[in-house]
Amino acid sequence: MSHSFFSDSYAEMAAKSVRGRPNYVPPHQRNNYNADETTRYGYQTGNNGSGRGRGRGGGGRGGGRGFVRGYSVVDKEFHDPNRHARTHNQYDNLTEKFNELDVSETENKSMAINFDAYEDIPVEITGSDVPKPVNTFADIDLGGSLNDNIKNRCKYVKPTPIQRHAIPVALAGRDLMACAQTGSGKTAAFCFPIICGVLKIQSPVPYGRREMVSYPLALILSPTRELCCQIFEEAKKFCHQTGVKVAVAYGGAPIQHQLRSFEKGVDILVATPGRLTDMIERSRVSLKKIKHLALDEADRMLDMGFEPQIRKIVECLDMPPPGQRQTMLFSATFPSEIQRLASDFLSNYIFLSVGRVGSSTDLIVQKVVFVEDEEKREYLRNLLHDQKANGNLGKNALIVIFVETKRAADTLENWLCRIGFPATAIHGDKVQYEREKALRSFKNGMTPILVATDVASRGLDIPCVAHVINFDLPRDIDSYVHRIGRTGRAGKSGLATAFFNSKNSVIAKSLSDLMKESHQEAPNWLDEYASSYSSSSDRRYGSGKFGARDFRSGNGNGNSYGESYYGGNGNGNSYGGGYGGSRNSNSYGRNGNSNSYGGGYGRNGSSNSYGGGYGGNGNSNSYGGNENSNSYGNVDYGESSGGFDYGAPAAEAVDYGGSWAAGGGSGYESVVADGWE
Ligand SMILES: Nc1ncnc2c1ncn2[C@@H]1O[C@H](COP(=O)(O)OP(=O)(O)OP(=O)(O)O)[C@@H](O)[C@H]1O
Repeated sequence: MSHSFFSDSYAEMAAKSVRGRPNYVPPHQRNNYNADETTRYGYQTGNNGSGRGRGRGGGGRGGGRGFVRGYSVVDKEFHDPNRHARTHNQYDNLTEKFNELDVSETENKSMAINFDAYEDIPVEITGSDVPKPVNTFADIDLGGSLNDNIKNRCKYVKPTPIQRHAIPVALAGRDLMACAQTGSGKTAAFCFPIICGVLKIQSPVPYGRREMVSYPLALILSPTRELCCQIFEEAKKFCHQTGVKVAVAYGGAPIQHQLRSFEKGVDILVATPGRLTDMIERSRVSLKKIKHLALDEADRMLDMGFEPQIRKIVECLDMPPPGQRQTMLFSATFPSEIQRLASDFLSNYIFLSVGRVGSSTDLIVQKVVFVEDEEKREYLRNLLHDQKANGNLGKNALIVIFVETKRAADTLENWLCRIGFPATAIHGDKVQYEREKALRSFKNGMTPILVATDVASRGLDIPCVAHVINFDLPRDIDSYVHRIGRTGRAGKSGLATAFFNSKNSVIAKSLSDLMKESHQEAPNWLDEYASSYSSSSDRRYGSGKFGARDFRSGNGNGNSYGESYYGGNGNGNSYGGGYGGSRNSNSYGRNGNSNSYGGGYGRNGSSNSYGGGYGGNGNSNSYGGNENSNSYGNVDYGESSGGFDYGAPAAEAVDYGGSWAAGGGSGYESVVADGWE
C-alpha cells in the first residue's frame, strides 16, 4: 500500500509551516511531488449508470444513467502487483514536520491565522451603495465591550476578508448574501453586527420578570443541532458582559429545559428550524420583534425539502417582512438556483463573495486516490497505520472520515475499533446525547477518528482536524467542499484525501476542476474520467468556465447555451454549462415544469429528468431519485414524499444530518432518517 502517498502529503503540508505560524507558500509551489507516481491506481470500466434506486425515495439524487456511456480504460498500473510499493519518501522525519504544522489550537488565534492565505483572494461585491470595507476592528464602531471580547476573549487581532467586507455592510443595516470559503470566519461576520444592532435596540427585561412568550430581537438559524450549539457558544463568548442575552433551541434535547433558560430574556436566539417552529406553535416564542435574521449554511437551509419550512418561519409566522428586518445569508457554497430562492427573503441586498462561490481554500492539500469499494478498508487501514507510525494520529491530529450512510458510519466505526483505531461515529440515527458524546470524545482526542455522515459536513469548527478522508465521495461538489472544509480552517493547513472509483464519475469533472482551481494536482486519470463522463452531466462546471457569481447578473428570459457557470434563466431554454437553471421550459438544468436532461441539478417539478446531478423530481420519470415514480438513481437522499418532518420515521439512506427527510420513501438502506429539529 502506498504509505508514501500519505507521508508525502503530510510533508507537503509541513513544508508550508514554520513553528507557531504557517508560512504562506504559493500554492503552485506546494505540490512538488509526482502525484502519478504515488497515487495512481488506474481505473476500470466505467460502470456508471443505472443505479439501484428503488422507486420512491423522493427527491433522491440522480445517479443518472442517461449520458453515461461506460467506457473501458484500464490502467496497466492497476494490474501491476507492485503498484502499492512504496516510492521514495522525500522527507525523513515526518513526525517532526507534522509537529510544525499549525493544526492545533494555540493561545493566540491571531498568531495562528495565516492572513496572507486569504489576502489575495478576489472579492466580488454587487448591489447598490456598497459600504466600504474596513481593515481593522478598531475602524468599526462595535462598542466597548464587544471590542474587548474580540480582543481579549477571542484574540482576534484583525478581521478576516469576509469580516472586513461583510461587517460594514451589515452595520449599515443592509441585507446581505455572503459567500466565503470554509473556515474563514463567517460566524463572527454575522454575529458582530447582530450584537451591535441588538445593543442599540435592547430594552432590558426587568430582573425577576418571567415572560411566557419570548420575543427575540435577532434570530440565527442553522441546519444542524451541533452547528447550532457551536454558534450559540461563539455568540455567548462575543456577548460576554455586553448585557445581550443569547439562547439556544435545537431538537433532541428537552424542550422544557430550553424554555426555562428563556425566562431570563432572549435577545438573540440561535435555533434549528424544527425546534423553533415547535416553540412558536406552542406560543412560547414570537418572531414579531425580530430585527436581524441570519441563516448560516443558507444554501442548505433552502435546498430541496428544507425550503418550505424556512419559508414558513420567514414568511408565514409573525416575522416582520423584508425591509423591516435585516436578513443575512451566509455559506461557502451558493448555487444560483438557491440564490434565486433566497432572494425572496431579501430586500435590496448586497451580494458578497470572497473567492469564487463554492471554491475551496488552497490551505487544504487535496488528494484523490483510486480505490475500488472492496479495497477501501484495506487502503484506509494502511493509511492510518502510516499516520500512526509517523505520530500523526492523536489529540493533535484528528481525522474525520466521511461515509455516505448512517449504517456505513456504524460499521466502519466498529471495524476501526476492532483493528485498534479508537473511533467514534456521528450520524442522524443517534440520539442527541450520543451525538454530543461522540463529538466530545473526538474533540478531546479520546477517539481521534470520527466517522461521519453529512451531519458533520457543515460548519463544525473543530481545532486540530488535520485530515479529512472521503471514504465515500459525495455526489455533489458542494458537499465535498464543506466536508473537506472541516480541516484547513482559520489559516491553518489541512489534508483531504478522497477515495474515488467509477461509481463517483458524476463528480469527476467538478472535482478535477475544483482541485485545479485551488492549485492542487489532479491525477490524469481523474481528468480522463471527467472527460469521458458527459460534461453536460455536471452541475457546476459544465463548460469548464466559471461565470457570474451573483445570480442577478446572469438572468433574463432567453436562451443560455453552456459557457457560463450559472447560465441561469428565467423562462427559456438552457443547454449545457453548469447550473443551467431554468424554470419553465426545456432545460438541461434545473426546471420547473419540463424536461431536464443530464446536467446539473436536473431537479424538476413534474417531468422527466435524465442524468447526473441531483435529479430530484416531483412527479414523474426520473433517472435520479423521485418522489412519485420511477427512480433509477442509486443514492437516495433519504427524504421522500411527505415533505418536512420532525424526526418522523422516514426514508433512510444518505444522511443529511438529521435534517430534512420525511415520509415513507424507500431507499437503499433501511434506516430511519433523522428529523430536522
Ligand atoms: N478575525 C479572526 N482572527 C482570528 N481567528 C478568527 C477570526 N475570525 C474567525 N476566526 C476563527 O476562525 C475559525 C473559523 O471560523 P468560522 O467557524 O466562523 O468559519 P466559517 O467561515 O463559518 O466556516 P464554515 O464555512 O465551515 O462554516 C474559528 O475558530 C474562529 O474562531
